[in-house]
Amino acid sequence: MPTLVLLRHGQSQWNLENRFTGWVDVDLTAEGEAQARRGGELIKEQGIEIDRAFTSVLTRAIRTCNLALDAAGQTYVPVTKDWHLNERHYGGLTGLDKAETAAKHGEDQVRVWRRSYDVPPPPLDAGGEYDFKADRRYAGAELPDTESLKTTLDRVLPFWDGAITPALTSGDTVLVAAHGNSIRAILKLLFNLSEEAILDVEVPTSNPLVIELDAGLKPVSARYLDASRANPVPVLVG
Ligand SMILES: O=C(O)[C@@H](CO)OP(=O)(O)O
Repeated sequence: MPTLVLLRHGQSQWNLENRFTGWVDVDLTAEGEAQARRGGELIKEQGIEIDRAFTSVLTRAIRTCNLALDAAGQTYVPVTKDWHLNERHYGGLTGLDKAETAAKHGEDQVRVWRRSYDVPPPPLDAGGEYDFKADRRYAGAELPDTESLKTTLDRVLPFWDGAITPALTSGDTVLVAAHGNSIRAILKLLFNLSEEAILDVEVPTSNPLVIELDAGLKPVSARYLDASRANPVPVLVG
């Protein structure tokens, strides 16, 4: 049975500082590293054998992937890194303090920017500190200057279809170590969630979400391995 393990990266420095992060390449905190190792230990305790891993090109997800595989005793697993699994691009909010932004624009507006399906934050100013166009990891890519969850899903989808689906279809157990919103995009797709339902889906840091799939890649079960930090798992619609 194809199995997908979704793993959000451990706590990052800007998770801790409560700043809009998106594509900024902040590292894990010591707590985030410990969370990543714990995620791997849980994978090991459950006897889950990963065949292929996929992660973004952002340090916090790559290191979470590596730390988790190490702790699971599966350092040798092949890992593919691709920017299509990056966090949602936070546009002009990138780097701002979330609480200060809520005080300035109101809690409701910030919730719309953070959790609505198709309302993107204001675009990033070109040429500023957080313009990633000159970053060689994105060479040749058509880069967004902001993303909603919908446009995040639009760019995750070709990678999902082109790289992850074939691995799952061949029966592999696949680890995807990614980000809160790239994982929410995958959950919306897999569980056929409505735009309203996805609003309330929060993915805890480094808590492996194990999803067993049928041959058509429809979820048949889903559970977080750390039950003490588990959020409600999505329920398949239709
Ligand atoms: O800042 C970010 O990039 C994301 C993930 O940490 O935050 P949120 O989606 O919770 O606003």
